Amino acid sequence: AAESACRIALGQVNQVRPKLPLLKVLQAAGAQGDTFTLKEVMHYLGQYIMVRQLYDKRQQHMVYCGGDQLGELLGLESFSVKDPSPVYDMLKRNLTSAAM
Ligand SMILES: C[C@@H](c1ccc(Cl)cc1)n1cnc(-c2ccccc2)c1-c1c(C(=O)NCCN2CCN(C3CCCCC3)CC2)[nH]c2cc(Cl)ccc12
Repeated sequence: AAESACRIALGQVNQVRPKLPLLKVLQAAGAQGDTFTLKEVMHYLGQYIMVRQLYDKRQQHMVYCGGDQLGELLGLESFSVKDPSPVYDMLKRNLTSAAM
């Protein structure tokens, strides 16, 4: 109880630890460290898509990730940002809780 209170006080809860292949993608987008909040993971994945120009310039909700590490992680050639389910499934496979 004391420890979890301490973690909450220190903002340690809701941290996640990406597995190595995902961590490499986040680091390519400028992420530092090895534990993040889910919000930070999403931010860095968005940055990664931007800097790697994986989104379609005309249909900006379409991401073409075939041939990129992101596509390997997702197991997809492309997806729409309007349907986040493939991304959440990938995160389930590639994130562990950093609580302990
Ligand atoms: C709602 C949110 C979202 C967030 C998560 C999910 Cl699973 C789907 C959707 N979202 C809406 N469009 C995007 C997006 C679209 C194209 C290129 C980059 C990002 C995002 C994504 C963000 C993000 O952090 N988004 C901040 C605001 N974005 C607006 C779009 N902006 C760009 C759109 C293309 C043209 C340049 C601006 C960048 C900032 N993180 C993501 C990570 C992934 Cl794996 C996929 C998509 C996104």
